[in-house]
Amino acid sequence: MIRLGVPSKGRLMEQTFDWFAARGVALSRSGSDREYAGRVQGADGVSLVLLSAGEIPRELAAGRIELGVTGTDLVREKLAGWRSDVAEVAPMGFGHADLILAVPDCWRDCENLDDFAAIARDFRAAHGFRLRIATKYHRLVRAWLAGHEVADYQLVDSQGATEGTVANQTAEAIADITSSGETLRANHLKILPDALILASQATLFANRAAAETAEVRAFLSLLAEG
Ligand SMILES: Nc1ncnc2c1ncn2[C@@H]1O[C@H](COP(=O)(O)OP(=O)(O)OP(=O)(O)O)[C@@H](O)[C@H]1O
Ligand SMILES: O=P(O)(O)OC[C@H]1O[C@H](OP(=O)(O)OP(=O)(O)O)[C@H](O)[C@@H]1O
Repeated sequence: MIRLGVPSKGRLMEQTFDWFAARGVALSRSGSDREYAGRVQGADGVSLVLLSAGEIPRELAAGRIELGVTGTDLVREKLAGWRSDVAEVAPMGFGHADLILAVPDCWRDCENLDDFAAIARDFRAAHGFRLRIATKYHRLVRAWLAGHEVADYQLVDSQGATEGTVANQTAEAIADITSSGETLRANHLKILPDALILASQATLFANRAAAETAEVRAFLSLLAEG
């Protein structure tokens, strides 16, 4: 049996259902809206597992699901060695979101990453602590800033409403995903144009070992023909 992990709610779930339907496989939630059980029609030997998008990377890596749909951002953030754990089967063309670095609108002298690095360098001397960046993407942000030689900062964990941390004075800058940009604008933040950390989209992933099995290959060919 192939276990296919799909986000359990919202637009990501609906667009995933549409993507499979366009390839001849009907996924649906069974029971009530609150029951996390599902059905698969149009393919044999596949069961639907409804999961939080954030848990799908871990379940794929552990081999508890053979296939899973989630954002590339979540796979890269949650799995240190994601390339050895999972295979990227197909980008799905929705769930586009950019992981970016943003600072207050009113920082007129901060227009790019070089300005940001200079501000971060001076910040500690002026304030007695390192400039704080609020994010839930710790691994991706650390790696990207290290690669761009920005070192004078600290990460502050924020698991939601990250754009509010600057007004709340728990951070000076944020690193979060954005799609329409509305949340940033509403919170008086601006993107540093040369600080795109990752362009993410919803993607079909396979557990690395399972990707090579006849069962999974047959299902993926069925989708490709669909
Ligand atoms: N505003 C957005 N526009 C497009 N994609 C988004 C947006 N917000 C989040 N995403 C993408 O959707 C995926 C799921 O995001 P997130 O972790 O917020 O899901 P969630 O459903 O809130 O998770 P959970 O079930 O754990 O609460 C991520 O890959 C993310 O990049
Ligand atoms: O650019 P926009 O279109 O405004 O979208 C960006 C927002 O969407 C996500 O939040 P989500 O709704 O997933 O809630 P969260 O705060 O719990 O992450 C993200 O964290 C931003 O806050």
